[in-house]
Amino acid sequence: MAQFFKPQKRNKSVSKILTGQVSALDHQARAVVRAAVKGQPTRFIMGALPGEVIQYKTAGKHSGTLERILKPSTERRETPCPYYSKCGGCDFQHINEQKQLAHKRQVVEELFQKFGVFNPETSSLPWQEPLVSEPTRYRRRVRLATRWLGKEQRLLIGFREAQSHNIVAIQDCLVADEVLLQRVNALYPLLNTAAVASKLGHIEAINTNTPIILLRITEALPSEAMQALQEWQTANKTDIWLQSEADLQPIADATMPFDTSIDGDKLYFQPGDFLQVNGGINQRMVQQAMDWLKPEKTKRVYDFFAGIGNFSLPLARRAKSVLAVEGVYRMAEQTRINAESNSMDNLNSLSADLNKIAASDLREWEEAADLWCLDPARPGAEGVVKLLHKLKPEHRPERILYVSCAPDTLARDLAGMTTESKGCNYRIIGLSTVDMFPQTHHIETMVCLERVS
Ligand SMILES: C[S@@+](CC[C@H](N)C(=O)[O-])C[C@H]1O[C@@H](n2cnc3c(N)ncnc32)[C@H](O)[C@@H]1O
Ligand code: SF4
Repeated sequence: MAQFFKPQKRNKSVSKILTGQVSALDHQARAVVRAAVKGQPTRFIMGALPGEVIQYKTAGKHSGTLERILKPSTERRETPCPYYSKCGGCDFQHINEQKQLAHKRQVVEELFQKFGVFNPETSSLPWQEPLVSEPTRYRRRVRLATRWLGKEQRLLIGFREAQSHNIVAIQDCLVADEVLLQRVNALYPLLNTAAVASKLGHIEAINTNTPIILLRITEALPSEAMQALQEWQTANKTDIWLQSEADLQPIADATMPFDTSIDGDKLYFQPGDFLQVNGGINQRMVQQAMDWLKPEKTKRVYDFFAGIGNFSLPLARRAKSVLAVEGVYRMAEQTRINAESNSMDNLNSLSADLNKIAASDLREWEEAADLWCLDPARPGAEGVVKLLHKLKPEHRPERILYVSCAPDTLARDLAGMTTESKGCNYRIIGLSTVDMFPQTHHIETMVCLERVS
């Protein structure tokens, strides 16, 4: 019998304006709101604080947007950035920096408890002082969205609104190095023509040893525009790079930019490579990693999720040998080049997917390493934890340093390493939050583990 397709009736939820009190913040700094109206689900809403009574507009099953604060918290402050209410770049400016850090520490502690990493009734965590950043002007890299408004013949440059494709036009950003927006604003007249702007994707501005502007383009730019960009570059001492689908090149002769490691070594990178956003905090984080991991001249080290060698080079300066493992081939190659250009012969670099890494992949290099450094992206290091379980106990590292940018996956991974019943028995000997992203909900944490048996 013929089957006819019948579209299912959609249960379209209509937005309502409700009132409720915030009971807590979740690990993304969203307010947990239990509605005053019976039968309404708990909702997660950005911008409100515990204890506040708010009016909010429901969205989807469990979300909502803040409409009005009826009873503000005493912890609320005036937000320093004028774009804050619209810009999606920061979401945590409405409390001061100490309270932001206290919240972040509490989130980590709650997640550790939830995943069974520790039990507050029988143990405590060895918290150390957080690494505290400058609250503003800490970003050395920003990514700006662009849109050519054809009718108005005007290019819009700014950050995206939270959960939206709309762009908030900005002249300055309080968390960015002043140089970044200054250079973009100075370049604006050259970009603000239909011939250039209609071919423009996003813009990245970076400042390490020299300012860089990367223009993401969808088509080649006209030759007159290229000429004008080259003249601007010389006059403004700012390197311009163009990135298309297939290519990434400076528009004229440019030296490779570099970051400087704690030992003064140069870590060269291309604008598309991973670079820790907060340069000042990065230096302190790498120093703390060395202090905790203790890479002495007898130790062999694996640096997993190595990027361009931010931890690998300082490790190699101190240890017997280092194997850096990175998923992106280009960056793994950059680590090799960085080792060579800093005259290091004890740092090897391998490109591999650490979700699928097997003990045999590493055996080609060395049987085992004494120390591991892990600095994964947000999905965490589940593959590496699995690898740890597969290794014979005598081949497991004596110490592991885990740098995390996502406390939920950190807690999950630590649970797999600290629980004797799961076959791995490490204990936490150092723990601190790292203020990599002030004014935002993002949580960076460092943990040092030591093998117990
Ligand atoms: C947070 S960054 C850290 C990079 C470097 N440690 C640093 O401090 O600059 C995480 C790195 O992990 C790499 N990565 C992500 N997933 C990976 C995977 N499955 N296998 C290997 N590397 C991966 C990314 O390319 C990125 O370079
Ligand atoms: S990202 Fe910059 S412009 Fe946006 S809210 Fe934060 S400080 Fe303001």
